[in-house]
Amino acid sequence: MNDHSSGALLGGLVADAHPDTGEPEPEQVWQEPVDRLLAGLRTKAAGLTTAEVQSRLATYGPNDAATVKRRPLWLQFLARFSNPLIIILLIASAVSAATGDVASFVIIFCIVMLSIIFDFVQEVRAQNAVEALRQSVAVQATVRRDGASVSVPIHQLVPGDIVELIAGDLVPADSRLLESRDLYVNQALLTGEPYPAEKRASEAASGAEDPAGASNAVFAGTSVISGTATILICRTGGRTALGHLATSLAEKPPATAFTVGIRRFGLLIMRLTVLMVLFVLVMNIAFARPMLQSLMFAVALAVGLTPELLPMIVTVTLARSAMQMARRKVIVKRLSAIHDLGAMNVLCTDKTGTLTEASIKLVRTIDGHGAESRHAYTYAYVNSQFESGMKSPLDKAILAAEPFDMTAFRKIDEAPFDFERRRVSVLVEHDATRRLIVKGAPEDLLRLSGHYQDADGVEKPLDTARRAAFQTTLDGIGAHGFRALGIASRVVDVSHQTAAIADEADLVFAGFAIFLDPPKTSAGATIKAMAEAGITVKVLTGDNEHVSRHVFTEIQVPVLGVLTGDVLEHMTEEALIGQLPHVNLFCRVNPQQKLRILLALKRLGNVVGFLGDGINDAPALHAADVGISVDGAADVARAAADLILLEHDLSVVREAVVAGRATVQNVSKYVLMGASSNFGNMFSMAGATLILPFLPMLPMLPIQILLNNLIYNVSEIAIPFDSVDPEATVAPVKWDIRLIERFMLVFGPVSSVFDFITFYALLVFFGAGEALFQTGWFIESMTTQTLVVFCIRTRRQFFRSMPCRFLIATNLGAVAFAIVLPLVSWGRWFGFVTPPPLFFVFLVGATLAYLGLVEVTKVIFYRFRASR
Ligand SMILES: Nc1ncnc2c1ncn2[C@@H]1O[C@H](COP(=O)(O)OP(=O)(O)OP(=O)(O)O)[C@@H](O)[C@H]1O
Ligand SMILES: [Mg+2]
Repeated sequence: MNDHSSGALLGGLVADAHPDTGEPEPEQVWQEPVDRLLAGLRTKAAGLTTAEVQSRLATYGPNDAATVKRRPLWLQFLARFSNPLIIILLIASAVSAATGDVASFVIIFCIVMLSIIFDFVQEVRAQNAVEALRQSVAVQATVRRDGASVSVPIHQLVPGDIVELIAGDLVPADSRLLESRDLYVNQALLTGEPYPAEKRASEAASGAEDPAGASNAVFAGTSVISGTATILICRTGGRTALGHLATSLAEKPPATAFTVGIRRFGLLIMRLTVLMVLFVLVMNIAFARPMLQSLMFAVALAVGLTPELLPMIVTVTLARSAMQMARRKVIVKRLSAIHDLGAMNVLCTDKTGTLTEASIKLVRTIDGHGAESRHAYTYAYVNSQFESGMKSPLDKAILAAEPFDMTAFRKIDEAPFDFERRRVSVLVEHDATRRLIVKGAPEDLLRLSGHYQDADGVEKPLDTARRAAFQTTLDGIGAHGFRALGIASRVVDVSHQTAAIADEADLVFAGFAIFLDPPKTSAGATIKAMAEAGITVKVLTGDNEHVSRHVFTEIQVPVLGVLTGDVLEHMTEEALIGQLPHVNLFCRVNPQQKLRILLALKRLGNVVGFLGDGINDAPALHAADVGISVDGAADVARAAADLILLEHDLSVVREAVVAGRATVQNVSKYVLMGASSNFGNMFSMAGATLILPFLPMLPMLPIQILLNNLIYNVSEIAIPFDSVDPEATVAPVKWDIRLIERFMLVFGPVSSVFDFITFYALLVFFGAGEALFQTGWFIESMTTQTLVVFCIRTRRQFFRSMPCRFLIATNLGAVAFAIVLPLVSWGRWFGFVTPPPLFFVFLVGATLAYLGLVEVTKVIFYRFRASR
């Protein structure tokens, strides 16, 4: 048999059997002829079938450059056993089982498993819930599958998919252009270049060395500024050019102050624990206690002292908060953004849709003198209709105003809109003449015009007097609260094929299109409410000063200071930073300037939020501490944001801020609890160890310590659900490690004092032997450790702030359990004995005294802090 011919015959089948050979090399994306690329990826213009997509997804994985793949659940579960404390504990208990004490092995094993499972389940559930929310706002792409155009989340795209792009879309993966029309993309993420780059479908690109230079290909992480395209997806996920960047730059969002604070706190406690445990171990050995028992004791102690629940509490609290926000129409994409939201003290926002209703209407089209102009309307309509960019609300308003027959007009080319020029030109042919029609920021069009057309279409020179008159007309429009676009045109030679930006000169001014964008009456009240909540609102708009000022007047917010893009352009960084506190309105700012203002605000030490929905807002959204966008926004804006509002309104942001602050406060409660009780316990253990030579026993058995820890943890799972005092959310909440350290140094010893009193009482009054001593301390430490949450959770007197019922239940439950266990028969398994009745009288007295002392200390502590 001839191997050669059968191989050729079976070529297709063989290729199918090895689906992973299809993805082209990076340079092939732009160098290979289209037919070869299509063949190599075994796809066609009609796209892939669902079955092909499934098998490719399995081969190439999801199209997700940045996110780290989540490990399978069972691995995540096993990872929890890598904790050295757990390992030592399990080994130590196994050794003790080997020496005959099987009961304690079983009990320790159960306790360890219980707390691991419990922690694991909580965290996985929280993560899943948050992931579902994120998916609900995932960016979608229009892709050809099974011969039809469907919308799928971009992480489900595979090499070989055929995708359609329009302005405002993100380029989902490294792709070759199959068709394109007036396509301009922003490649800033790859090249740092803020200006749009033109791309065109063509056969092999001439000599392009790198992705950014390839004019016939588009790359993940870039976005479409204007035009449309059909693309062939070639390389996805981590194998895109961006994917390489992302892995080297570690796309992970920078740690927030809060995350850093939590980590530092965890480390602090860990260090103290290690010291403590070593000390106890050495002491025990020095006093010639049995090795194994001493080791078990030390390890159990370490487990008890570690705030091992911290990560789970943080995740669960944030996830719960994200679910709550989702019910109030705010989707959280990045969980840690909730901290930033709680700490945010400056919010930058755009104007349209936030301060105005965003239901823009075209009111009139007039010439420079203010007379109704049919010409101007015709030009505006033709321009809006032919413009291939993302139709702005202004375009929509023009097209919705009055139907217009366009059959006589033919589009030749376009110089697309961008936010630096603020205008768009289309080159059209009509009655055998070619004309460039320009529409954009009116003051710029006036500047670019040398002639004007009156309402009858007669052309006249635009002299200085006329220019001034037209400017007065424009100012009048703005002062009455109307927005305006300028319209101008220029006749070009019939051989003229392309519309270039350089052609936008020596224009004939046709007039103004006047729009009404009614202010949102509620916006003023919300801005005031924000100010009362410690958040300064600043407006950053691409619109002009007249219009913006009018909106401020209408919503009754004072303009404190104005800065325009032109002025800003010539300002030094220092001058800008000096001005910032006095300015709350920035006009005619382009995307780069929005970003610059935002970074300057951050440099001043502010935690800055940015709310915006346009392509022009994306850079600032990305750089903000909290990027906020809305559901209908451009894909680039939604992708750059941390939060997505399902309802475009400032008041929604305000509610989310309060929720964010409450969340941070609840995490703080857990940390403060840990700071006081963990530190207190360390103190007590150290003390107990010091008096150990006189004690014929361990202060608590290892099993008892573990049990104590487990019950205590269970009592704390309700903290994420707790209510927060209203006064705790009136101002931005910042993470304050100094407060925590002080808290620890004050409240730790307070709790130890009562431990020592208990030791004394047990030894002297009750003449306790080993079992009674351990039982007594177990009960006392459980009771004080849990109940103190009611003092620590509020800065008010504890009875003036109502905890959530769940928290009351878990804490009282924990206390009841600790008291009942020694009374029932299976308490013996843990080495407990029934204490004498008088002990409970002592317990009640000591607990009340302890809580009272904590309350008094708390009042003094916060008063002292406030007075500084
Ligand atoms: N479709 C369009 N055609 C021509 N010019 C336009 C178009 N859209 C916007 N412009 C010009 O660009 C300027 C800036 O755009 P826009 O007002 O959308 O910026 P922005 O910063 O998003 O404003 P806002 O804060 O109101 O959202 C406009 O004021 C207008 O002069
Ligand atoms: Mg906008």
